[in-house]
Amino acid sequence: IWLRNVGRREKGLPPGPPVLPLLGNLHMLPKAFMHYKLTEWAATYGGIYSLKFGPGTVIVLTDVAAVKELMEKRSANTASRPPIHIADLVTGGYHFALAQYTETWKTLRKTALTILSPQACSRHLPIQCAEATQLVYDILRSPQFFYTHIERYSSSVIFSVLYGKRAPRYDTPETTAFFHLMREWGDLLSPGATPPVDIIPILKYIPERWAKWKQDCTRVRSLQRTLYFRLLDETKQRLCGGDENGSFMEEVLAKEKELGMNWEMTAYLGGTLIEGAADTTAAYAHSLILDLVAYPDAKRKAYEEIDRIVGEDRMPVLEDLEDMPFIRAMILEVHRFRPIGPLMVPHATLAPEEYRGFIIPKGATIFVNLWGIFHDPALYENPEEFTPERYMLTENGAKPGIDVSDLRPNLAFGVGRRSCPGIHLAQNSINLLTLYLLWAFDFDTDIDKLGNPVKPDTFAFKQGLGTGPLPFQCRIAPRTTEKAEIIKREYLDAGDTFRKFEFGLGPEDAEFLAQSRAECL
Ligand code: HEM
Repeated sequence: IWLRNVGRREKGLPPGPPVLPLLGNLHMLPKAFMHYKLTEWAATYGGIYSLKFGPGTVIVLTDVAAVKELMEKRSANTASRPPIHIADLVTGGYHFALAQYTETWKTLRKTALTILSPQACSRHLPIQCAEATQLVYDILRSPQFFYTHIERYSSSVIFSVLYGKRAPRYDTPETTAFFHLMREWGDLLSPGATPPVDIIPILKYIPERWAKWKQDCTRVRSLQRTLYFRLLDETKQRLCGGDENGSFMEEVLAKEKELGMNWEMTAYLGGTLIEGAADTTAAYAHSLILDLVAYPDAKRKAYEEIDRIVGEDRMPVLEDLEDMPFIRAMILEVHRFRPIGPLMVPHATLAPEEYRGFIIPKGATIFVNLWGIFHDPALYENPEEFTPERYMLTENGAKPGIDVSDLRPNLAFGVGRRSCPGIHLAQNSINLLTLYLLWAFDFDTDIDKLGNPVKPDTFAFKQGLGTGPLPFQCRIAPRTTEKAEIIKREYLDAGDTFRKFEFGLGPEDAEFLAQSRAECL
């Protein structure tokens, strides 16, 4: 009798596409880029509709008023995550971006918010500036590797801020280990990589020797624990030796008991924050460059503004942004045009909710369809165009004259109790990278063998919950020779800031630093 009802849309649920017995809508879902399909359905079924994933219910929100009401005002009830057995198997429930609404999540979140406050993040600005300086210097030396130079920047910043230990090269062992584990972890979490254990729970009990996916989980678990525990252990040893350098994890270790943390939780807090920070920050910078190449008009306006405010004789500083309305608008447009989390991270309800006459059951998964909101022609003029000016016309970038009081400017960072705790750290990196890259380089379309410009593909993005441009080619050159000289000088000066983050480096890293600094003299 129970099976007969599996897949059916229960009475009271919001409408949605027709279902099949047992499967519900599962057979209609694409394996990749689900946000395009969910946006297409929003045009037919409205800003709030439902899907059936076997016995489970999924609610898709593409209506900003519904997002505000359900995800912000009723956040206490929508702050959980759907159960992901694979994540629990790998992380033991300690991955706080994926954890359900448990006491462990509350403790991890409270600790993260303590260390990631705006004041605490401002203490880390010097290392972010120094790392951004190395980034522009790296690009100056080898522009063809700009994509990985940016990945090095984002991982090195978060390693420095969390553990007080930087990664001068993309091949620094910690960076290599991190990107290797992220690839394996990402593969494991991608749809279809493992049997549907969350829909058919009996599959959990297959013994490991017959279930390759369980062996994969064990391997990823070991990769995570090796890196996250080692980084924390090094921090602890430094703390014990009296060599503190003001990193976040020192603070957590010093107050572990008071914060209600234990060793494993602290290690995973660090790990989750590296995971949350590294790919997202890099994806923003990759997107920015892609947009500059694809939309030369916007690029020219940004150059005109930065040249007028900063000029030729110095590198930009964060405060310059206050006088740059176009570049501020451009940053918001990069998030809108290609959001890094097009469906955010799915939420789940803790108790039934009633909204607009619909029932949203306990345990329902909620997707906030950020892509659909940001590309809604009712909200934005020509949403498929990259037009920073829209954010100069109205605060939220929406069409003038329509009511957008429910549209929050920071929507790209999530909503309610699960919104991004790293927003202040991220914002500082985003602002710095935008200023430094615009000031330093001209980004242009690549040229093919016949000498024709190669139009960049602004849809060639990675699959997954968190996305970002796939590696792409473009031509990058310093905007003037004077600027190239200033970059070298600033890189040498940044050595003072770097010094306290450069302990315990391997011989290859030490040689790289010595050589790259010598080249600036
Ligand atoms: C471009 C930069 C970033 C963007 C666009 C971004 C976006 C997001 C989004 C959309 C969510 C999901 C929110 C929700 O479920 O409602 C999220 C969650 C999260 N982010 Fe970020 N993020 C960025 C940078 C960072 C950084 C720098 C860190 C760490 C320092 C970080 C750590 C996290 C964590 C731990 C969560 C999970 C929070 C929870 O489940 O309670 N993020 N982020």
